[in-house]
Amino acid sequence: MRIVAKIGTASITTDAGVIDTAAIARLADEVAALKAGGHDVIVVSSGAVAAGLAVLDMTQRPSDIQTVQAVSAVGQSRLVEAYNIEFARHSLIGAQLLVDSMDFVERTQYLHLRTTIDRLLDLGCVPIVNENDAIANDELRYGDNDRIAAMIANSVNADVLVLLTDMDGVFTADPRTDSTATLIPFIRADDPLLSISADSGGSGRGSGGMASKLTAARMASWSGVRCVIARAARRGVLQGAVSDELVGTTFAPHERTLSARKLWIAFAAEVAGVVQVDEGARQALIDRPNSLLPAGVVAATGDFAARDVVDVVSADGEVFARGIASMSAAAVSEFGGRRTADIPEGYNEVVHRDDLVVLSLGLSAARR
Ligand SMILES: Nc1ncnc2c1ncn2[C@@H]1O[C@H](COP(=O)(O)OP(=O)(O)O)[C@@H](O)[C@H]1O
Ligand SMILES: N[C@@H](CCC(=O)OP(=O)(O)O)C(=O)O
Repeated sequence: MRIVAKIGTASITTDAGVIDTAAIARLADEVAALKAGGHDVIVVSSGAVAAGLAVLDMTQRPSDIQTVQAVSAVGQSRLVEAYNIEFARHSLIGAQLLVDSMDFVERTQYLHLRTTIDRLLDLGCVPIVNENDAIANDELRYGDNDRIAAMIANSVNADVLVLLTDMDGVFTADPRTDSTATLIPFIRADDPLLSISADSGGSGRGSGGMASKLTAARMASWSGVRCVIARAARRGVLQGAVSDELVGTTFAPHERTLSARKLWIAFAAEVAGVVQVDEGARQALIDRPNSLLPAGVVAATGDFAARDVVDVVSADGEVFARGIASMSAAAVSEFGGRRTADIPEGYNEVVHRDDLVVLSLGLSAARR
């Protein structure tokens, strides 16, 4: 089997915010056991920023993004070094891969990423993936590794995605603030998730909270990948997840799947604006794969640029699709409602059909 195991900052650092080598050692032991059983394992690890803060004697995460990016560069190499030391005890070879969100959208990069991971697995290595925090464009960053892990699971056709955190799984509400919260052992592919209270706050060290894990689990589901959210410190957690034991919260895979590109669009971290369309356009997009043309557009809101992700809403305000805009909000406002013949070249489509996901699949329920 192919397993993608993501470990969050909260589980890989001590309360003092320093890299917890014991946690990495435990994970390495689990990875080694799976490798010995003939499985492929890809680790997605957070912790670069936390590791950098400790080295630089910073007690708090800086508020400006440039410093955070610089700190991540200090921490990333040390993080991977810690993995290499623990993997070496098992004669395993770690391999660092730094990715950003566009790597899942630009086809050439996407194929390179997939091929390199495949080749590393062929060579018997353990890929250790993190977001390329030091370089990633602030506007385009995922900012959380939960989504990145889900995209990796999609791209390598993983059998299971395990999101390792500091809780036993998904509870009905955050157990830190609600003592009556109970663990949810199993979530079906089409459960709406609406009854779960999960926000982006959490341990204070991680960045995504449970909300981003629920999104990642939904992304895995739409990739045909089973997802397990479980406690990193639980003994045998990866083996349990592989054997389909209930070691935390298990999300069933969906029968229908989306391509990596459409998955990224549907669950994009940032939605920059809204394009409202008339009923004829809504019907055309729902009926079959069509591009959204200016003729059907009623209004554009939000200051989005070409290549930003936008929600597409019907006349009554329902979000029914999401896509990458081919032109800016200003251009959509200028050309919206006009027929193709009256529009200058290059402005014929507001969203190309390859860049459009119709959300009547129930995806909207999984929004952040
Ligand atoms: N419904 C919920 N069930 C479990 N944990 C939740 C829930 N809602 C919020 N949380 C919080 O999410 C935190 C885990 O997210 P985070 O701190 O980002 O960890 P990680 O570093 O593992 O990504 C938990 O510590 C918990 O406080
Ligand atoms: N890429 C960042 C971590 C971002 C992130 O997703 O954190 P977390 O929510 O703890 O998994 C880092 O290495 O510090």
